[in-house]
Amino acid sequence: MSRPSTTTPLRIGHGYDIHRLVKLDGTSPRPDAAPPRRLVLGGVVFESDCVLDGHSDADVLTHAICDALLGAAGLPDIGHFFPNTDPAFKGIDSQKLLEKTCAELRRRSWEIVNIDTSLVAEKPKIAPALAAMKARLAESANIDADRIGIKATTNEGVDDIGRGLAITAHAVALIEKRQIPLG
Ligand SMILES: Nc1ccn([C@@H]2O[C@H](COP(=O)(O)O)[C@@H](O)[C@H]2O)c(=O)n1
Ligand SMILES: C[C@@]1(CO)OP(=O)(O)OP(=O)(O)OC[C@H]1O
Repeated sequence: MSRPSTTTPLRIGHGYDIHRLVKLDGTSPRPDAAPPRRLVLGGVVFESDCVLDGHSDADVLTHAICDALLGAAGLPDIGHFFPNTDPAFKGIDSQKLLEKTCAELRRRSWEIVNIDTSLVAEKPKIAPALAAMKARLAESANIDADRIGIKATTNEGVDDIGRGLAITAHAVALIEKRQIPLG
């Protein structure tokens, strides 16, 4: 039996995602995947000879954020809302998925307190694009950019991430239930 909460209704969520890096001239390992075009992380396009493979634009960072938000709200994951078998999401800009995710939370009176993330990538170099990524994600989530954290690290050459075969992203999100004023 659930008991009534007397404290501020805060919820934390965690998200994780991984996408393969493929050469721009390479074939995709997924037959259903959209033709790779550009490397997108946090809604920002990076100059690279590799792209991330996926059904959408494969923006691994934005997907991890969506899952953290959905998890915090006790909702099913990104694949439930945007199935990778649905042609409607083929090649889609993941900022649209983040906008839709935030709309799902708003409909349930959840507001974002903050989001923090880590990208694990041998390349590209993320640091020069951090401000642009935060601004783009903040715009999609309709929050101030200072509520979003992004860190990047290499995997020091260890395992397939370290060999540059994939990029992973981790995210946590804190959300708060909007209070309805009494009277
Ligand atoms: N893809 C990346 C990876 C790292 N950085 C920045 O470099 C710093 C050092 O990385 P280590 O893996 O050696 O810890 C890291 O703190 C980031 O600022 C990056 O920009 N892009
Ligand atoms: C983003 C979605 C959209 O169909 O597809 P992918 O780009 O393949 O990404 P993934 O994180 O593997 O799965 C989640 C899907 O919702």
